[in-house]
Amino acid sequence: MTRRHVRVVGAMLQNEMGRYLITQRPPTASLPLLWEFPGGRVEEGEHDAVALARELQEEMGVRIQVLEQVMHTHHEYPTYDIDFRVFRCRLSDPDAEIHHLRVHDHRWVALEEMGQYRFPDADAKTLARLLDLDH
Ligand SMILES: Nc1nc2c([nH]c(=O)n2[C@@H]2O[C@H](COP(=O)(O)OP(=O)(O)OP(=O)(O)O)[C@@H](O)[C@H]2O)c(=O)[nH]1
Repeated sequence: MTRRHVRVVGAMLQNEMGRYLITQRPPTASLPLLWEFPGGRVEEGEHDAVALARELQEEMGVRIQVLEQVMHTHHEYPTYDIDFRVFRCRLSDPDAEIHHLRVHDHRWVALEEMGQYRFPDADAKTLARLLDLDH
């Protein structure tokens, strides 16, 4: 069986209180109810920044500006592997309401609270990088 290779982009969005936006995967998705950096799969031929803006619009109805890439990692899940890039982003309207269109829930989380949430295995490096930023 050939393994699936999936290109994934995620957003690191910080609010004016210094908290980061994390979203919860739906109960019916793969990795159900885990928390993650909002984002998703990049479609064939699509640019990362375009894919990321599209995903946030589809998942939460918000517009973002995509800034620099802050992390790049590969992770092998049992049946597929991902090439995962995280970009620092900004909400185009900081007061925009976050809708749960394709996410189960969302939270703005302080770094010291991140440990209370369960993330997919592929996020370990991003979380380590974030906690490192704190020092
Ligand atoms: N958006 C996002 N996806 C992540 C993160 N960490 C991580 O392993 N992923 C994985 O990257 C893929 C993202 O695709 P997606 O969430 O758009 O997937 P989907 O609903 O189409 O996927 P599915 O068919 O696997 O349910 C998933 O397999 C997800 O588990 C993360 O922090 N953010």
